[in-house]
Amino acid sequence: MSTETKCNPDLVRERAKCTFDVNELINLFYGSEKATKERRHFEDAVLAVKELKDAIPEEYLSHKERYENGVRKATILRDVYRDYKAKHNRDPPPNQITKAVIKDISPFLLHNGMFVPTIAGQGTPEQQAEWLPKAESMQIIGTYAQTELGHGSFIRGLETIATYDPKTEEFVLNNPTLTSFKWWPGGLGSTVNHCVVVAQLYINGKSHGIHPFIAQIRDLDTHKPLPGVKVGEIGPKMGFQTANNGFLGFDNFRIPRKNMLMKNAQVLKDGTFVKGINEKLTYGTMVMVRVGIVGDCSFYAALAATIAVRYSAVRHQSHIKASEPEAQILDYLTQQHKLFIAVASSHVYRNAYLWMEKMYTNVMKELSQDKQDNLPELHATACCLKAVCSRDAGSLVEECRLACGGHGYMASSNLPLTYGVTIAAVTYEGERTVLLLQTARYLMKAWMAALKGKVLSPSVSYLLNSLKESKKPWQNTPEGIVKGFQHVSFGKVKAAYETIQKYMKQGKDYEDAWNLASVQLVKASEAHSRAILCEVSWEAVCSSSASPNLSRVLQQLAQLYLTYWTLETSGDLLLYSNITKDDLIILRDKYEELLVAIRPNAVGLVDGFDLRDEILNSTLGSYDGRVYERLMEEALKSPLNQETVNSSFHKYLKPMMEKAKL
Ligand SMILES: CCCCC/C=C\C/C=C\C/C=C\CC/C=C/C(=O)SCCNC(=O)CCNC(=O)[C@H](O)C(C)(C)COP(=O)(O)OP(=O)(O)OC[C@H]1O[C@@H](n2cnc3c(N)ncnc32)[C@H](O)[C@@H]1OP(=O)(O)O
Ligand SMILES: Cc1cc2nc3c(=O)[nH]c(=O)nc-3n(C[C@H](O)[C@H](O)[C@H](O)COP(=O)(O)OP(=O)(O)OC[C@H]3O[C@@H](n4cnc5c(N)ncnc54)[C@H](O)[C@@H]3O)c2cc1C
Repeated sequence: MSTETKCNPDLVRERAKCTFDVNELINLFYGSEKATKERRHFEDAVLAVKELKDAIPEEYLSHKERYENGVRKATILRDVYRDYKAKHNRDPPPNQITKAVIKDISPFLLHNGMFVPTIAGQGTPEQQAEWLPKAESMQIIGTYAQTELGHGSFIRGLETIATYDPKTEEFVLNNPTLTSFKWWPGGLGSTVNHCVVVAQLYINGKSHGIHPFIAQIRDLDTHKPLPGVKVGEIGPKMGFQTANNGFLGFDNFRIPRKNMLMKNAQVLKDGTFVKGINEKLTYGTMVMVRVGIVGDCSFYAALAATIAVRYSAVRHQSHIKASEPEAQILDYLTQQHKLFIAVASSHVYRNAYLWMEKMYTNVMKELSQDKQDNLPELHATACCLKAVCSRDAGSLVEECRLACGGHGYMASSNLPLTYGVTIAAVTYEGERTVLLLQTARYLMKAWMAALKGKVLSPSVSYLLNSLKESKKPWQNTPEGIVKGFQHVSFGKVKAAYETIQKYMKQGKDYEDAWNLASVQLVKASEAHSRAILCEVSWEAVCSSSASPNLSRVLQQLAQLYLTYWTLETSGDLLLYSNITKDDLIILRDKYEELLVAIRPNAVGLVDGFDLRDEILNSTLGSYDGRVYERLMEEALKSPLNQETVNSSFHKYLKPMMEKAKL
């Protein structure tokens, strides 16, 4: 981090006011002092590479140049990772330094994030031995090609076909229709030479559902598409410009039998199909990434909050009192209302991610012992937390952008790009509504089990407690609020279930009744997610090892999250819990007191995310607060400012003006 010598005086004052040790917060957030040290050390190593610095902002490059620059930097970055591993004999620590280098999305994201994990998770030991060393060392580059033009959500409806030919012991890949073309996979456009292709398996004319296959699609020397492969890039998007998303179609393209990833289901030489223990294990990579996305949401909320809070400390506009100088905009309670929830939410998502990661690791361990009991709970929880956190994080980033006024609209604030990237997660890896409906299936089953008095999995056991406790009076404490959210979820689950029953009694079949109740089902899943987020984050804060000074502030943040959502969803609480109007008025006052209490620590709290200027990549959010200087410096980099008179003056403006004189 920069020193304080050249710092904006407002930020210096803000930092002097902080009531806790920022380094303690950093170490707590990232796990330990050692983890902080290692992460910073690695970031230093990356930032020391001169070739990774951009000469001009990426926004001035063409689509093609931007991609090429992204690939260039991704390969250099990959060398830094490799060298670190060789020197330290372990992977670099978790970090977000790619954001300082690639800025948008790396063309290797899908290689590292899904191609390699799918081989590791879906391949037999022999398949792992064949492909993992090559993929991990980047001798081959891959992606995860599942979504098609016609189908993304409903993957059983995918149309890419893999037909087994027992004579040659090969699969023949075909994309028989336009809608069957793969569409979206990152890196597919012009980067990768391999992919995991998810296709419908046919043996002797019989369908056996979707399975993952490894296909080499480009020549390793020339990078030309292999015969029978049609591949290209899908064009500009709202964000993800350097992710290199692509399309792909096969025409009688043959791959050997061993290229079907066979950890779960298998196809024997003679064409015998051997079912796996659970066909949904084929969806395993998606579950892993959904868990990771909850962690990403914490990062994006932290990034936007850091930019907007620092900017709001530096920016002065209007007066609170006519007799006093113009106020820092951070002193307006409305500004605090916009920003502090982003700071609090980042902590909530972080704790939820760590909790989910534990659940994921446990279930993977159990699956390795052929125990599947907890897989449905993992799937249901990953679906709803990914859905709710990504949408909330997108809204928080946008609120931070709006809170920066006009300057938040500048690309150089990095908030527009951050919004584009954050909001993409609402759709990718499972569209929000679709995932919430998956959780709703689980909730309906849990509800039926609760009615029968059965023991429920930990994440839904509150349904049983709520059945017993629904008459207890409301308590205006954090624990009471957590219970309140559980009552809301309980009430919505029950109402959705009863709505389905009502339609069925009217003669509808279950599927139609489900569709008619689906708005309620989605809301039940959202309420379930909120209950989990509140419970997990409050428990994490209560059990944290923080010093009293830090603990006080972390509790304020967690309470802010609880009261914010109580007030946002007060209608639900009035419907489904025993909260009263008077309780809500007390909580409204409490919320405002929390904003005021957090205010002196606002800059300290965002410093506690420890995001370097290079990662923030923002004129508004840098550590030293030189906002106006940076805005001007960045504006001067515009190619339009590299010449006094642009040629369009002579070509168009002058002729127009002269014509106007005639
Ligand atoms: C921890 C470290 C993390 C590191 C990673 C971190 C960061 C990310 C890194 C990289 C990635 C970043 C960006 C990625 C870019 C984007 C990539 C993509 O988008 S890839 C494509 C993703 N596509 C989807 O997500 C498709 C969504 N659709 C589905 O998943 C399925 O179609 C759906 C909706 C689940 C339905 O499947 P279907 O087979 O039709 O099932 P049913 O609805 O009939 O349900 C049947 C039962 O199966 C259960 N089920 C479904 N899925 C699972 C699962 N994954 N696991 C376990 N069980 C599952 C379901 O609950 C039903 O059970 P019941 O019958 O109710 O008992
Ligand atoms: C930035 C980005 C990167 C991506 N990267 C990859 C990648 O690397 N590899 C890959 O394979 N894919 C990738 N995808 C594709 C992504 O996984 C799909 O877009 C996503 O799963 C949603 O599917 P869809 O586009 O078919 O949406 P649709 O399912 O068509 O959704 C459209 C609407 O229909 C509704 N809907 C659909 N089904 C139902 C239902 N059963 N009940 C109620 N409503 C429903 C949805 O709620 C939504 O409102 C990427 C997408 C994006 C945006």
